Amino acid sequence: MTSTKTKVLFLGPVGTYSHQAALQQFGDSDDIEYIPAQSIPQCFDDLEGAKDITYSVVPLENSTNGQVVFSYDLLRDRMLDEKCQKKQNQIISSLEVIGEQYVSIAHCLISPVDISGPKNLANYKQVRIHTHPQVWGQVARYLKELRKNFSSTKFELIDCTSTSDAVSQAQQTQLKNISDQDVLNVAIASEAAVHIYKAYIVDHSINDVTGNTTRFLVLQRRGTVELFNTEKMKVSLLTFTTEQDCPGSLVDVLTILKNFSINMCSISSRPFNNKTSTRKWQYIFYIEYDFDGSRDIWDSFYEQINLKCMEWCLWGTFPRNDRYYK
Ligand SMILES: O=C(O)C(=O)Cc1ccccc1
Repeated sequence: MTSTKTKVLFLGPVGTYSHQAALQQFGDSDDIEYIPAQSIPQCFDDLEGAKDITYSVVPLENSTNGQVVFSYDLLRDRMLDEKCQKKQNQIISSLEVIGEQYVSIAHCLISPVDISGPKNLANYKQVRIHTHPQVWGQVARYLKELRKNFSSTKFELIDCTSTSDAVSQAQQTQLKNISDQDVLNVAIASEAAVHIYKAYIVDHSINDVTGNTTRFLVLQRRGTVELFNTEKMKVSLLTFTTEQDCPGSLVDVLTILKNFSINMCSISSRPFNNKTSTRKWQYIFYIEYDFDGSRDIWDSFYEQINLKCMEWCLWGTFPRNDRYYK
C-alpha cells in the first residue's frame, strides 16, 4: 500500500541543520515522512523527479559567511535550462519557493571517542576535521586558535556532504584506523548530531559569531499545493539577467522597484555562462522584495520587469518567517 504521508526531502543524514529546518517547517508528526538526501543537488533533482515527494528543504544563506553557493547555482541552472517553459522573457521554473526557515547554528567540535576536553587534542600528532564546506567560513577564527594553541598537532580539513555526514565519516575513519593512536578524526556539527550518533562533544559553540543563523528555502514542484493566503508579510524571490555591456541595465531593473515603491530586502549575484556567448563575467541577479497583495500594481510591475530583463524567473511569493526579525 502506498504511503499517504507527506514526504519531505532534506540534506541528510538525520541531525543536519537542514533536518532541523524541515522539522521547524513541518513538525514532527506521523503525517510527515522525512527523507534524507545525500547532497544539495539531490534535494532539487529528487523533488523534480519523484512525484511522491512533496517538499524539499535547502540551505540558502548564512548570516556569517553569506550565500550557500551550491543552492544559488542550482536555482541559476534551472532558470537557464532551455527545457524550462517560457512566456516572453519570463521563465517558468518547474520548482517554486513556498516558505523559509531560519535555524540557529551552534557548531560543536565532536569526537567519536571521549577525549575529556579540548586540551587533550595535544595528545595527537594529527587531527582530521570533517564538516560541510559551508562551515569553514563560520569557524575560521576558532580553527586559527586551534593551530596556535596546539602547534605540534597537524590539522587537516576534510569536506563532507553535510555536518551529520561529517560525524559519520569521522566515526568510520576513526574505527578503520583504530590502531593509529596518533591520529584523531573529529567533526563539526550540531549538538543534535552528537546525541543521534552517540559521539562526544570536545568543544561547544565554536562558531566565530554568536547568533550565527542559516536561512533555508522550502521548495515544491510548481503548483503542487496552493499557497495558503495569509495576511502575514510576504516576500518574493526573483532572479534575472540583463544585457551585457549595456550601461544602466541593472539600474533600470532596480528602478522599477523604486518607481513602484517596492522595498527590496536582498540582492546578490552569481556568474553564469551564456550558452550562446563565449563571453565570461556575465551575472545572474537574485533579488527579494516585500510583496503586498493588497496593492493593485503587480501586473504592471511584472510587465516592466519583462521589458527590462533579458530573462527572469519569479521563484515564489511566500510568508516572511518571524525568525527573520530576531
Ligand atoms: O550540513 C548541514 O547540517 C546542513 O544542513 C548544511 C549546512 C551546513 C552548514 C551550515 C548550515 C547548513
